[in-house]
Parts: sequence; C-alpha cells; structure tokens
Amino acid sequence: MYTGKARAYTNIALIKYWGKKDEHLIIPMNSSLSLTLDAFYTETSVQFDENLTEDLFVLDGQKQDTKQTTKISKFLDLVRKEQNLALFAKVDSQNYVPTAAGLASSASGLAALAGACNEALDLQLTEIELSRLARRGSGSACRSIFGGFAEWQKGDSDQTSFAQGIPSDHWEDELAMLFVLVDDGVKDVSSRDGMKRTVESSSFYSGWLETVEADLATAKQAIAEKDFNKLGEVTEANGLRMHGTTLAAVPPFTYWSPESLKVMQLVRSARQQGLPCYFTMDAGPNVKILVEKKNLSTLKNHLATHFSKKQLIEAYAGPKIALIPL
Ligand SMILES: O=C(O)C[C@@](O)(CF)CCOP(=O)(O)OP(=O)(O)O
Repeated sequence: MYTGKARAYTNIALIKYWGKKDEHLIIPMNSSLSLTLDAFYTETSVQFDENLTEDLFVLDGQKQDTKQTTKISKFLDLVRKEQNLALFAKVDSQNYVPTAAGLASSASGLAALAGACNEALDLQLTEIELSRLARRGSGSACRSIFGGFAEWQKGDSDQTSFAQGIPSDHWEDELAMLFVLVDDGVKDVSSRDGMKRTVESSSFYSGWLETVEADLATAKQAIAEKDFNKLGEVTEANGLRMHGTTLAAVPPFTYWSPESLKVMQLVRSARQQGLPCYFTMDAGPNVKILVEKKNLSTLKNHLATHFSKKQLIEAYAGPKIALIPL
C-alpha cells in the first residue's frame, strides 16, 4: 500500500487561461498569470491499495459518482502508466472553503492530488514536473503548485507547458482579494465546456488571442514595478475580454448575472471615489475584487449596504503546495 497527502491552495487568474490547443494534453492557446490565495484550499490523500478492485473518489466525505470518479481515474492512469503500476486507489479530497458553495476550484483539488501521488509513489518530482502533472488534471491546477504570483507558460507540448513562480519581492503580501458571492444558483457552463465552445465557435475569439500575450507582459511589468493600478487595470480589462468572447459563441452564453453587473458597477464607483480596486470573474457569477490590503476595509464598507457579511469573503496571498505527513 502506497499513501500520500498534500494541501494545495486555489488560485485566481489575473490574466486568464481561456482555450485549449490540445484537449487531451491540456495545452492552452495562451499563457496565463495567477495569484494563489490562502482562503480556499483542498487537502487530498491517495492510497494505492492491492485490495481495491476499482478506483474510489470521496469528496468532502461523499463517495462520488462514476462521472467524477472517471475524471480522477484518468489522472491516476497517467501516474500508473508512468510507474508501470497496476493498483487501484482511493482518493479522499476535503475542500476547505467558506460555507458558500461553488467556490471550491478544481485547481486546488487536482494540484493536491498530483502532490499526494508524488508523495505516495515517491516520484520525487521537481516543482516544474509536478506542475506539468497537475496540468494534466486541470489546466489552472498547474499554477497552484506555486505560492503568490505564478505564470503558466503555454508551451507547445506536454514537456514545455507548465507554470513557475514569478519573483515579486513579496509584493503580493500587500494585496488582497475580496470575493463577492452572488450565488444566483444558475448552473453555469463549466470552464472546460465554456472554453471549448468559445474556441470552436466564437467570432470574437481571435480578438482574445490578439491581445492576451500583451496583457500578460503588462501584468508582469506591473508586478516588477509593484504598480497596483497598472496590474488592476490589465486584470480587469483582460477578464472583460475573456468574458466578451462568450457572447459571440454559438450558442452564445455569459457567466454574468444581474448581481455580477451590480458588483462591477460598485467597483467602478469605488474607483471614482478614489479607492483603487479592480474586478475579475471566472466561470461563474461570483466577482473577485483585487485591492491593496490597506484599502480592504474601506472597500468592504462600500459594499456592506448591498451584500451580507456572508457574501463577502476576504483572501490574501497564499503559499505553495504542501505535503502533509500521514
Ligand atoms: O483560471 C483561469 O485561468 C481562467 C478560468 O478559471 C476561467 F474560467 C478557466 C479555468 O479553466 P480550468 O477549470 O482549469 O479548465 P480545465 O483545464 O478544462 O480543467
């Protein structure tokens, strides 16, 4: 029996990964950049056991159905093949996210699974090799191997597509992200399905590809210069461009709800009143607001009359993946 356990934190893209060049290997169309956060993480253990007759996936204490287990089994097959291992495994993932549903990202879960397998089978992977393995589980997971700012260089093959940490002189410790949970309960298109439909059918997608690499360069320059407004402006613009592509998909779709638009408006009004803050969104209606730590309470007050305390979750820069001794 081989066992391992790891904890990985979720990350929020400031420059988005949106579209795959290769679905099977999960090679992206463009490079991306994220901030790992401390508020949400997943602890995953894996147990390769000769007594098991099939893979078992337990998430937050619930045995998962075939669909979810198959996604995990596909990932385990990668590791089994590489190690010439014929054992089934039990994967046990626990998401540590605030009560609000829909915040647990697959990024932290799959990154933690990669780390747990690395430990269980003593693969002795480097961080880059671990990032490459996590990427095969879920693209954004490759960024959660690192703490703080991470850049996923798109590459053009399994070997060359991985993330690395961005030197930032710990500037990320001066930043914060305020999650506004506008759970409208509407079942969204998953990020995987959303980007597939967009790449295949959106006439706006070429515009995305024409601008995203320049956005990435601007974001990296902003980090080097510790220029908050420059980072915030490119984060907000890049997120809007990504979401813009979905409106021209066939059939068109959007992740934005009326509540999402309300938050965007409140962020703009806060800025007009001299409070630097910028929003970004992913595959759901919740809005994430990038703000300097020193301005976080002022921002929360600005939103307090519109949203309950439960809907406002603050997060700070988070650490890299950690092994958990069993
Ligand atoms: O995180 C970002 O860069 C932007 C997004 O969150 C925007 F929604 C996409 C994340 O996609 P993911 O869940 O990693 O897809 P997978 O590779 O199909 O598993």
